[in-house]
Amino acid sequence: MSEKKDSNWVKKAEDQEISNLVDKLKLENENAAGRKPEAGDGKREEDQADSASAAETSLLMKIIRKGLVESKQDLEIQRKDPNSPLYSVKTFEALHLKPELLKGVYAMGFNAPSKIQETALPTLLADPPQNMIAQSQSGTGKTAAFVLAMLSRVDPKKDYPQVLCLSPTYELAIQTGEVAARMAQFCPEIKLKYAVRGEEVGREKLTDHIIIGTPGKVMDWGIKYKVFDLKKIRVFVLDEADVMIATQGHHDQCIRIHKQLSKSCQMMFFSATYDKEVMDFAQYIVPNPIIIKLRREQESLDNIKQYYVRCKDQDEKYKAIQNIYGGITVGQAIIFCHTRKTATWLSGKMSQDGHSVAVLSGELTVEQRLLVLDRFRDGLEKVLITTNVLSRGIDVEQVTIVVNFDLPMDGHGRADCETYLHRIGRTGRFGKNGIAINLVDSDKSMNICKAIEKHFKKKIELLDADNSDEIEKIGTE
Ligand SMILES: Nc1ncnc2c1ncn2[C@@H]1O[C@H](COP(=O)(O)OP(=O)(O)OP(=O)(O)O)[C@@H](O)[C@H]1O
Repeated sequence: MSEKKDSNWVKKAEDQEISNLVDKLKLENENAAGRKPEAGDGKREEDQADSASAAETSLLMKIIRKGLVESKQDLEIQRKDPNSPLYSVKTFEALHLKPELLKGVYAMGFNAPSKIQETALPTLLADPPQNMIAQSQSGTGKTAAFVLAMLSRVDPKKDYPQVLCLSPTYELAIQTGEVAARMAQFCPEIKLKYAVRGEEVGREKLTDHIIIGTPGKVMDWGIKYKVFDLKKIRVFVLDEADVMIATQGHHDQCIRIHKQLSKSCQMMFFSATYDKEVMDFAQYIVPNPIIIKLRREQESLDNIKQYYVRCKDQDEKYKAIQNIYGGITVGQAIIFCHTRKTATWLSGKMSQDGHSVAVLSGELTVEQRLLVLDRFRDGLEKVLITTNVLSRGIDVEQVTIVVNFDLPMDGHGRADCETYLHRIGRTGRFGKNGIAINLVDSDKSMNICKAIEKHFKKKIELLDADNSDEIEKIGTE
């Protein structure tokens, strides 16, 4: 996995992409200029709406240069493989989206819908609206699926909140809002409001169409201050639905909000994981849902190679990280620790060794957390050391390695398989290759590793971190 090889390849894909797009835009502009739409000629009207101005062209070019479409060729190959979660046969056009939204989707560099988008969207957009509980692996495009559905359901002529999306963390709410803003870049009339810590409201009723927030703040605004009417919400999205249902605090707040919704409100629950009780409960509170569910062995992704390294103690774990860094080119890495104390210790050691490291843990303020994340996204730090706060949903596509410095455990010291899957899913985004490395330093952590392996029915290979040949091999596989 050499950075150089990657960047050459990206460059080639980029050049091809730019030239294809330019050809397409030229053709569209010529077509649009050469004829007037005739009444009733819906297709031509659509062509016109789709044709891009010079400013739009430059915007699209910028997006492409930023590398958002860098792995298209690879993705196209994967899409032809019916076993890939990205397999898709339909087009975004086939979803009959509003032309402005379709334009937004293409401007984001999305060529074709992923499997979850292709399967979920026709149902989510259909009339009468249907409820859905959906599961799809990490990084397969769930956010884009529900955001497209949210945007499609907004009626901008009505100036009150109609769509509500709940996320478990501040960072995730902001990330979802940013996806919505980019997708709706050609729909300036749609207004979005974040209901997260730091955002305040007055006494006036909100006039925004979409609210994306964390449960506590949404409860304050919707139930305590009544600045919007939960009864008027037409679409309710629960992102990371399993953790929202299973975690005590979130559960109570989500249920209180959910209870206020009208009977006709469309409900969309999304996550990469649902254990049985959570799925049962979800089905209990969502009336007549369409359910998209994965089999256990489908839950973990083949494009993320999983390894474990046997270590004696914390110092040996650190040595393993050093050896991995010495042996392969790491794009960006996320390292998960059980406690803030370990995270701080590890960050000190890595900084001393010259790595650019950031720590993100619950003790930071939300603004500080967002800043750390933004810097990491911009590549200013190559390593992000964190606790479970960041295990879910965060999308940084250049992360090539996830290290579990400590394996995830539940409150009883047992393997936390759901958290494991979400953590390793921070790499291998949308079909890219990723590596997950588990550092095992006791019989207890070995048992956790084995339990995870058994749960997902997917091999976690032993890696000898002292053997440079072995390490080099994982980087090229
Ligand atoms: N149709 C598409 N074509 C190309 N890229 C896409 C498409 N849909 C989504 N993506 C990209 O794939 C990446 C992962 O998508 P997203 O964050 O929606 O995954 P997710 O399933 O919500 O993951 P998680 O379970 O970790 O929350 C994002 O960078 C997104 O921009």
